[in-house]
Amino acid sequence: MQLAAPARLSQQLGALQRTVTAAQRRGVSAARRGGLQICASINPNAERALMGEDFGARDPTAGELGSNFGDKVLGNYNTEHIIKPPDAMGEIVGLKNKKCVACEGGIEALPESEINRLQKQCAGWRLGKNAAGHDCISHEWKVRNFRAGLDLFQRIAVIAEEEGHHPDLHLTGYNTVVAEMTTHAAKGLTENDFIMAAKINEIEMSDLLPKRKPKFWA
Ligand SMILES: C[C@H](O)[C@H](O)[C@H]1CNC2=NC(N)=NC(=O)C2=N1
Repeated sequence: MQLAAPARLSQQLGALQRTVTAAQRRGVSAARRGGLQICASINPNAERALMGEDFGARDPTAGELGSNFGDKVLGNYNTEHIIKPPDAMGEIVGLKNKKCVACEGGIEALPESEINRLQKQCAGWRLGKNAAGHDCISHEWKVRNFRAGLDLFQRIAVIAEEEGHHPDLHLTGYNTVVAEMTTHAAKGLTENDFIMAAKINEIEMSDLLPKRKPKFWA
């Protein structure tokens, strides 16, 4: 049955009012959003009937156009906006995605508080002193055999060369690898050491570690 125009409009307005009322329970802006969406689907008259004056953009007047008001907007449209993540983002980005900094020209060793904070982000790395008595972090792996130990050295070397920051590597008892990270230039630990530890933790090395004996639950 085709409703007459006024009746149809009042029916639509009724539905609109119910939507807006419901939306208003969720907040005026939702009401406006809901109302305007439905208004836009019905017609501007309903918009005016419900929401008062027209909402939405209007064409600039001749005077506004003449004043080149668009040129005075903040910045220029062609400015490349560099989005700099806040420093805290550094923490979120994670050590493994950071880059080591060059050590020459003097670099300070980290205080204990920083060492403890950063160590928490490097699973399996323990705090200790190296042979020279300097703070270091180290990680031990039992590898499948002597060659696997040398292969692990090579995989760690790739990262060390990329980062320009190098571990002390030990291969003892033919199948025990220890990597020791310390910053020689600082005679202690710097963030570089923890970045390296986090990156070393990302190395795929399952082929170098002893095969897991399948557990048979007899
Ligand atoms: C010039 C170069 O950046 C420095 O000699 C780097 C090389 N790799 C390094 N590695 C480590 N672990 N400590 C350093 O002080 C260091 N210095």
